[in-house]
Amino acid sequence: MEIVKLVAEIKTKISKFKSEGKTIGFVPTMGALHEGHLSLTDISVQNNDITIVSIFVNPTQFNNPEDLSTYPRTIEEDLEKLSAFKPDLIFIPEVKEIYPEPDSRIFNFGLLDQVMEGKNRPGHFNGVAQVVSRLFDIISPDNAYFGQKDFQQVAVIKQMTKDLKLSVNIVPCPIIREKDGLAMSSRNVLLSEDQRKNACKISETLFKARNLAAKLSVSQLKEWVVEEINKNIYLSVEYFEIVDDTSLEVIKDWNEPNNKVGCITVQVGKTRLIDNITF
Ligand SMILES: Nc1ncnc2c1ncn2[C@@H]1O[C@H](COP(=O)(O)OP(=O)(O)OP(=O)(O)O)[C@@H](O)[C@H]1O
Ligand SMILES: CC(C)(CO)[C@@H](O)C(=O)[O-]
Ligand code: BAL
Repeated sequence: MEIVKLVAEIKTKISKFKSEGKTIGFVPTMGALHEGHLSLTDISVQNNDITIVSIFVNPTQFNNPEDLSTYPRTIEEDLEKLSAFKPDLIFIPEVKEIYPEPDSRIFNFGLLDQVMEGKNRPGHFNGVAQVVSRLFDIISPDNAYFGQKDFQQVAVIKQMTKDLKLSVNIVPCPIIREKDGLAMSSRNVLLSEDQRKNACKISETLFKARNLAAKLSVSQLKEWVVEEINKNIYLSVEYFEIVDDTSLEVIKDWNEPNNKVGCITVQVGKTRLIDNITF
């Protein structure tokens, strides 16, 4: 496992791998690694000749400066955790390596960027698309691995890949959860002990909602989820939407023939947590 900080250096290494006909798997992260990130790394290592993990806290995707300044950074522990999975290269660039000039590109993702996280974090997905397209350009991966926890992000990145006619295969990977059901997230370490204890109510409610779907209409179920979570004094629902898993159009009736996913964001003190469940 080798650490690379410079774009020019990683490009040289990648050219060599490509000339040897090796397949490249890529796992982009913002660090503060947990078992969710490690599962993506593991899947990449199993399915590619070479695995590259990037650790880069991308400033352009943070719409809230306090969120950027408090984002956890644990690089030594991250490297220790990664070493057990034997990825080949860890790419840890400085901001000026990725953005030698400011990126002024504006992507148009239509509805994909106008609902849920897109609506509540203006500019967030544009920043994600800026950094992921730059990383794809540097790394030219055959396969890139993304967690389903960030469900909307996967939809946006698939669309970006299509729009830019990139040949990378986007591989969505299952949500890894803590023992009590809470979706793993780098931001979980920002929770107080009480907030952490109560945060499992989010996934608990989503799992119950899946069972209630046969008995309640879509709008009744949405109301139930919001009320149930908001009963807990530590939790405040920002939105809960049930959407088509590809177009992200809001579902009004269970009889609609699409694959449905319920996406939620909950404010826990100052920390926003996201989760989702398929119906
Ligand atoms: N619990 C999880 N299970 C599976 N994949 C995950 C999980 N958490 C994060 N990932 C994935 O890891 C990749 C890197 O995510 P990132 O570094 O933003 O971590 P994060 O835990 O999602 O952070 P945060 O939730 O604080 O934004 C993304 O593709 C993300 O979807
Ligand atoms: C894909 C990503 C690494 C881009 O900064 C980030 O949005 C994330 O960690 O999900
Ligand atoms: N995991 C998505 C990155 C972010 O919250 O900015």
